[in-house]
Amino acid sequence: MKDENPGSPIGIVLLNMGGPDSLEAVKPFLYNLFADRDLIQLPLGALLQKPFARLISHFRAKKVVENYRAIGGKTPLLHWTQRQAEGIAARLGATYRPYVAMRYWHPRADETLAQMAADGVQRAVVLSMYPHYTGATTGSSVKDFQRAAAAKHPALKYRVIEQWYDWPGYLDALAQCVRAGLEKFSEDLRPQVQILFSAHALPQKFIDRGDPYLEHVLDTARGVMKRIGNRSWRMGFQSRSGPVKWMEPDTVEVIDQLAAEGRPAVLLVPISFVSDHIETLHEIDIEYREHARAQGIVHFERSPSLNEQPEFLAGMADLVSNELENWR
Ligand SMILES: C=CC1=C(C)c2cc3[nH]c(cc4nc(cc5[nH]c(cc1n2)c(C)c5CCC(=O)O)C(CCC(=O)O)=C4C)c(C)c3C=C
Ligand SMILES: [Fe+2]
Ligand SMILES: [Fe+2]
Repeated sequence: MKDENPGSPIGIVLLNMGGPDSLEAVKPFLYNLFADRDLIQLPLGALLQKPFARLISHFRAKKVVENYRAIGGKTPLLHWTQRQAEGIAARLGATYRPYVAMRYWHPRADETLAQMAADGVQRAVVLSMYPHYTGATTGSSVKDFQRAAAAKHPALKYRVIEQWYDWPGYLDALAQCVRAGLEKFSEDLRPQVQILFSAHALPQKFIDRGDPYLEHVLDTARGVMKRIGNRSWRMGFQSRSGPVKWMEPDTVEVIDQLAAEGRPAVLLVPISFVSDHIETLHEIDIEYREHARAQGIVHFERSPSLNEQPEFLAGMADLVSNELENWR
C-alpha cells in the first residue's frame, strides 16, 4: 500500500454479528437482527419488516433470554472478537490499530468509524470474521460498514477481505482444533471417533440464488481433513430459526443417523464460527450434547473454538499482510 500518511495509524477492523452484552439487550439485539432484510425477509414486504421484527423479537426474546442466562448472561462474542483484533494488529506492528464493528449490537459500525476518525486512522483493512461468503452475513456487514464509513468517516480508504475459507493459516489452525478435540477421547476410543462438521444453516434460497456458502464450507472441511488424514467425516447445518426451507442435513438429523449406526463417539467441529458464542456454548454444548447422549452416543465432544489460538491469529495476520501487499 502506498504510504501517503506515514505515521498515521492503519486500522484493522473485524466485522462480526454481535450479540447481547446483558439480558436486557437480548430483545433490542434480536430486533436489529430481524429488521435486516439482507439476513431475513419477513412476509408482506419491506414496509412491514420493522413491525414484524418488533413482534418476533418480543416472542423470541422470552425463550432466548434463558439461553443467554445459561451461558453467563451475555455472549462472549465481543470479548473474543476484540481479542482477535488485538492479536492480529499486534502481530502486524505498532502502526496497526485494532477495531471491531458489529452488525446487530455494540460497537456498531457507526460508533467504530467515528472512533477511527477521532484516532486519525486514514486507511484500514476490513476483515469479515465469517470465513464463508453469503450475503446474509458478510454481505450485510460489509454494506453496513460502507454506509457507516460514508456517513462518519468519508475520507477513510479501506480494503475489505470478504472470504478466506481456503486460507492455509485458517485450515492449519482449524485442523489443530480438531486434533485437540480428538484428544478429549481416550486413546482406545480415538480411532472410532466420527467427525461431524457443523456449519450454520442458511435458508436454501441463498444457495439457490448463487451464494457460494455451501461450496466454501465443504472446501474448508476437505482442507481440514487433508491435514487430519484418513478418517470419515460428515457435515450438518445447525441453528435453523424460522419456517422456511433450510440447507440440509440438519446437524441433529446427522447425530440421529450416527446414533442409529451405533457410533459410540462423535466429535462435533463447529466450522462457520471462529469464536465461542451462544451457538457453541448453548446449542452444541448443552442441547446437542444432551440429545446425543439420549440417542445413545455416550462420548460426545466439541472441538475447541479458534478464539485466540496463536496459530489462528498468526494466520489471520498473514491474510491481512497479503491484502496490504496487494494494495501496495
Ligand atoms: C456463519 C455464521 C452465521 C450465519 C450463516 C447465520 C445465519 C443466520 N442467523 C439467523 C438468525 C439468528 N442468528 C442469531 C445469532 C447469531 N448468529 C451468528 C452467526 C451466523 N448466523 C452469530 C455469531 C450469532 C450471535 C450469537 C451470540 O452469541 O449472541 C440469532 C440470535 C440468537 C437466537 O435467537 O437464536 C438469530 C435469531 C438467520 C435467520 C440466519 C440466516 C439467514
Ligand atoms: Fe445467526
Ligand atoms: Fe443462529
